[in-house]
Amino acid sequence: MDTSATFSSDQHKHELRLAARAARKNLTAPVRESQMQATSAHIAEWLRANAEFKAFTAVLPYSSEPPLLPFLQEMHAEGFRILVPVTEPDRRMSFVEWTPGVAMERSPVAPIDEPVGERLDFTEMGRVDVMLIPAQLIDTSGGRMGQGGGYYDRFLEKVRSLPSPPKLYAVVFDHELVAPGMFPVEAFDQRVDGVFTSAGLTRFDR
Ligand SMILES: Nc1nc2c(c(=O)[nH]1)N(C=O)[C@@H](CNc1ccc(C(=O)N[C@@H](CCC(=O)O)C(=O)O)cc1)CN2
Ligand SMILES: Nc1ncnc2c1ncn2[C@@H]1O[C@H](COP(=O)(O)OP(=O)(O)OP(=O)(O)O)[C@@H](O)[C@H]1O
Repeated sequence: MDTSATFSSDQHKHELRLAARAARKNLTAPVRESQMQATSAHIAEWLRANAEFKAFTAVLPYSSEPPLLPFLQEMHAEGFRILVPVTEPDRRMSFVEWTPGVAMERSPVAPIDEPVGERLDFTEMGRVDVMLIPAQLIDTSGGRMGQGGGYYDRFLEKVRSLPSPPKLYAVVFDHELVAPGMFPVEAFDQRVDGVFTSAGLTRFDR
């Protein structure tokens, strides 16, 4: 087996991830806030119009991730059920219901506080309207570059096997929606169905 291609792709992706992280950190606070206020309004509008289960997944932002906590609080107040990931061994994850007051515990593998509660597997995704998926970059064919752990790739593979999977929509800053070819998309990479930015929802043909 020729492993050199794999290595160079890994190396390339590592460098792209560092660059994407640096670009995120360089956004000023007003830009971060105003983009995510606009983005949040689009997601909220989509949920109010389309949610059958009134349930969705999201992430609790850490570091320079999109600041969506006010949005999550607002949706919770409107009666939406919100599930967030909890890291499990072997780069797997399950989901736990998040409420504003829930007890939190630091993940053993990531600098992320996660809610304590019943751990739900991928079958629970049959009862959510949309998974809001974190990403560093999304291309306009739905390719996704995440944090590099493969957590979402593993999970989404199973979610897609459900009889009626939820919508899979990423949430990124505006400059993180890029043309195809800007980062490598591999066989195991799960594409998303669309992406929310401050411009609204962009859906990808599949
Ligand atoms: N908010 C949020 N929660 C999430 C994700 C995410 O992208 N965002 N994940 C999406 O998959 C999963 C966890 N992702 C992880 C992210 C970072 C590391 C980690 O090891 N971080 C170290 C080292 C980073 C590095 O090696 O470059 C660190 O940040 O110090 C582990 C898991 C589930 N929960
Ligand atoms: N379905 C899968 N089963 C087993 N391993 C997988 C699967 N999907 C991805 N991987 C492995 O996970 C590693 C990381 O994948 P990738 O670089 O695409 O992560 P990512 O999507 O950016 O990360 P994340 O989903 O955690 O944000 C890869 O080396 C890949 O081999």
